[in-house]
Amino acid sequence: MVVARLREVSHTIADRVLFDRLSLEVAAGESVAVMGPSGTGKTTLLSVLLGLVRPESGLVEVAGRDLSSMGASARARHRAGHVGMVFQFGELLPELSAMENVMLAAMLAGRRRGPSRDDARKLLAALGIEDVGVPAGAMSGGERQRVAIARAVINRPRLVLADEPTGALDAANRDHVAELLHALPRQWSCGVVVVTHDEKVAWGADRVVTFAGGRLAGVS
Ligand SMILES: Nc1ncnc2c1ncn2[C@@H]1O[C@H](COP(=O)(O)OP(=O)(O)OP(=O)(O)O)[C@@H](O)[C@H]1O
Repeated sequence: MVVARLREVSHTIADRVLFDRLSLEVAAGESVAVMGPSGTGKTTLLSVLLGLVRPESGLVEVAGRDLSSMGASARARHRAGHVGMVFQFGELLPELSAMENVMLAAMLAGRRRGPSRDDARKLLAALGIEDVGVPAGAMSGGERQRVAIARAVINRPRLVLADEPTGALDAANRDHVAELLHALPRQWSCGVVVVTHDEKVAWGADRVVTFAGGRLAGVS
């Protein structure tokens, strides 16, 4: 089952052709690493999949819905329910605990507090976060990224996106976080797209694609 489909997507930013009939399909159960030089459009690609950037032309389908046919609030609801996102620095709310950060994502997706709390606790424990009451701001970079992964999957998304998720970590934490991300498709039957400059992170993915002339080409 395809969970994200970009077909013939073209987009120009500030007179620069960023995407030129770019196509990509991501299936449930696979992780895809996106690589390419700085400024080629990797983060913009994630913004398109999030429904935050509307490309000039082409089809963008996420979790079975054509994003171009949806208004902003419908896209936001769809995103909250079906897409999880992991950023470079965790981007958690620092005053909130690990548990509260994860719960917030569940509440924003309209889920009930009780069952979400149980889910969040199990998920955090599985990711090695036992003390769920610690404020995110007091956690290490590696711990924050593991909480960010829990937050990204709490609503059982079809698609998880990660933008340089290991860019701020040391080698041991990088390897651990990359392993956890690449394991998500098997655990949750979702698709994962990881933007990374780090070949070691990319190698763990099922597939690597790289930007070339506004399109994505497979790397073997
Ligand atoms: N809102 C915007 N307004 C103007 N230019 C933008 C905007 N968003 C992105 N760009 C430009 O589009 C290009 C692609 O940006 P993007 O962040 O997607 O690249 P990237 O491949 O993720 O780069 P990096 O690897 O450095 O993070 C860059 O030249 C950037 O300056």
